[in-house]
Amino acid sequence: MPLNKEIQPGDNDELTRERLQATFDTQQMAAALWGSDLARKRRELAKKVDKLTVLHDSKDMSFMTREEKLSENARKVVQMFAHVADIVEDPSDDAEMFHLSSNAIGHEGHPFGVHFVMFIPALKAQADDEQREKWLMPALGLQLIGTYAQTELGHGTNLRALETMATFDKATDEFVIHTPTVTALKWWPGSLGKSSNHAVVSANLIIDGKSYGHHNFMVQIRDENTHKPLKGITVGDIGPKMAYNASDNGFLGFDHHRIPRRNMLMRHAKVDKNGVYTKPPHAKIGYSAMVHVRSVMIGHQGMFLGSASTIAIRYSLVRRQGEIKEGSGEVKILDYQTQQHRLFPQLARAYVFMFAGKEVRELYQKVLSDMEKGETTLLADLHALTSGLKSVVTHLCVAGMEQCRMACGGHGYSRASGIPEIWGVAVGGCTYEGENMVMLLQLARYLMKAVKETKKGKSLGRLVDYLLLPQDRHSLIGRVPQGEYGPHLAAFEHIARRQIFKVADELTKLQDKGMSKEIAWQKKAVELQRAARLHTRFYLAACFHRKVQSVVDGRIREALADLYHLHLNYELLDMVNYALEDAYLKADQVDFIREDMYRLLETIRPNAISLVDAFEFSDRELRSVLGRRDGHVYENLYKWAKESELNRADVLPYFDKYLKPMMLAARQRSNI
Ligand SMILES: CCCCC/C=C\C/C=C\C/C=C\C/C=C\C/C=C\CC/C=C/C(=O)SCCNC(=O)CCNC(=O)[C@H](O)C(C)(C)COP(=O)(O)OP(=O)(O)OC[C@H]1O[C@@H](n2cnc3c(N)ncnc32)[C@H](O)[C@@H]1OP(=O)(O)O
Ligand SMILES: Cc1cc2nc3c(=O)[nH]c(=O)nc-3n(C[C@H](O)[C@H](O)[C@H](O)COP(=O)(O)OP(=O)(O)OC[C@H]3O[C@@H](n4cnc5c(N)ncnc54)[C@H](O)[C@@H]3O)c2cc1C
Repeated sequence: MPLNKEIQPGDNDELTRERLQATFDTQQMAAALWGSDLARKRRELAKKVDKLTVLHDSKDMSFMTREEKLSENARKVVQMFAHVADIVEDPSDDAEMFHLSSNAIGHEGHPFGVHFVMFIPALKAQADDEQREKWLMPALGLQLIGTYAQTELGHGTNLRALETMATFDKATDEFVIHTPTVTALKWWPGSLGKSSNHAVVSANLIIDGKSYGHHNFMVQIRDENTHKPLKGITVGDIGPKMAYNASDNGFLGFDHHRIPRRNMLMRHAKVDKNGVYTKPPHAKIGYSAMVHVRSVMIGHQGMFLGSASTIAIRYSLVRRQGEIKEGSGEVKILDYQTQQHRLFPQLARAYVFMFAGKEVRELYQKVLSDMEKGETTLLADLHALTSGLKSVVTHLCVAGMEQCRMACGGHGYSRASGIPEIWGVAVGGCTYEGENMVMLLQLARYLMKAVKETKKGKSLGRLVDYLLLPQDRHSLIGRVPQGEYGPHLAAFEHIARRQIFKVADELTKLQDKGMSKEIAWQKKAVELQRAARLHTRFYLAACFHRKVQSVVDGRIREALADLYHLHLNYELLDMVNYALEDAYLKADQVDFIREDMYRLLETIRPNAISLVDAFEFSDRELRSVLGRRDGHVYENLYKWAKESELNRADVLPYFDKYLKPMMLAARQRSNI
């Protein structure tokens, strides 16, 4: 039995030969990536979806209008829930459900796009027991469709400036929800425009003329039967986007719309019938749905990059172009060092982002169960970690996916490659759930606080313990026996620590000169976000290290270690300027890192296809002609192109309408 379990009869011979070179069992690697239980569930789930034709795309989404896309994905999501009990083992398991949705529906969106990701998590974390009974149960039972309406046309990042008002009317025991200006219109919420009938709405709580800041309210927006907007509510779709166009991201306005007082989510903050307000145990506890999405995004973005890497690496083993040795025939493009250097670091990133995604979800679950008991100590750590990871991971993912697209040459630009859509969805992640730069600055705030604690000899939290350690002056890279990578990881730590202390000192100096804290912060904002990035990249490298150490199987550990070492070298070179600034690294050490990276590209090359096969993305999930498991790319590209709506007739009406008259007139003029 070959170690690569993706080999099947009828596959492209080239890919089979590549797969036979695997040094590890791909199913065991899948278990390392997903966890053994989820890996098994994914495999079984994909087989079941294959058999259920009602869950299959009726045609390629690239050839559909937006309305067709919305309708197609509404059809599939309904079928998916109708069959869910036969397909998944545990419908309450988000990870399993995400894989089902990924196989059956894809990533362009669907009517429940925000329902499961934000609406339900907001209810779980912020609704009290009675409210959970009233809304959470029906929401889980699909009796209603919800979204999360926070962002406004004029305000997204700065939540303190949100304008939507929720004014308490003691006489009727109601809140009056109102949109005072055009900039106060809710704008962007997923599935709001045409699909949802309920929304968790962020609005300023006003009692007796006093504002208590924004809180979350449950608002029914459409009639349950007619689906018409309720009186006092204006709602619609915001129009086409870069990608994600099967989602009806929407706008929403309120004209003195009344809701019962008990529609404010009251697990933590409360308003009683006399208008007495009770503060939550933590000012930002109402932000929990955002933290939830940030935590799930890390692993999902890793999967997006993993998908793009799979497509580009498989295609690079089918595509032949040019010769390395004259006369010996065209080579597979993956045999070029430049192609390996373009793709393998992206593959390594996809692996580590998935590992980090798992770690961060574990921390999220811990904080969630603490919050249930009113305990919020770890909230700040989780906020800092998710803010940094969300920003760095989305940024590196889209940069990496762009490399994957370019590595596929012209065919990468075609929607047949599948990369444009996943790229478009992934790049949205740089903006939603907190614009990346803003979130990096949130982490920087935490790091600056951590420096203050360090100066008192204390640590602010486990994630910043390393700030207490002394700085080494010189790196040991290349000065220790070959194969030891401890000094590489130490270099990440050194670079991060140095930048964090450097910017902290600079802030102090500016303030010592009389500058206000806020202006000093502005003067150093770019350096601060750099500190946040370097801290996060150190976290990622350390996470990769922890993962490799934890693997028991020798063959898996060895293959993962190759990726890890490549990651260390590649990422260090990407930020080498920081290590050169204080002569921590010398030129010969940088050369050493480069040479070792080139060596690793060659080491990884025979395992390349098996490393992407180990993700076990089904063809249905990848939705890519270039990334097909069987490697039969060309005949299927031709088949795909023939599906284009432009090929429905040899001559399209615009020819007779515009081009023919123009050419006839031109001919007549030339005959005169
Ligand atoms: C069918 C079944 C399917 C199942 C599917 C399962 C899963 C799918 C999951 C994902 C899908 C994958 C692909 C998706 C594709 C498409 C997209 C799908 C969904 C996207 C949905 C998107 C939703 C949104 O975007 S919702 C809107 C998000 N908005 C934001 O993020 C706004 C950003 N702004 C802020 O967060 C804040 O304003 C701010 C910048 C943090 C500042 O807040 P502010 O109140 O002004 O505080 P400050 O004064 O700055 O800080 C005070 C103090 O508080 C601390 N702080 C801030 N926030 C938090 C927090 N969250 N927790 C803890 N502490 C916090 C801050 O650090 C500061 O602390 P200090 O004083 O000690 O320094
Ligand atoms: C695909 C998608 C799905 C979405 N889904 C939802 C949803 O379901 N529900 C919902 O409520 N919202 C949703 N959003 C909205 C999203 O959360 C916001 O777009 C996001 O929070 C960024 O806010 P903004 O658009 O106001 O950007 P802005 O804040 O206007 O950012 C513009 C620029 O200003 C900079 N900037 C802003 N503030 C600062 C600062 N303090 N310091 C330094 N620079 C700053 C940013 O870095 C950025 O470069 C979605 C958005 C997208 C793209």
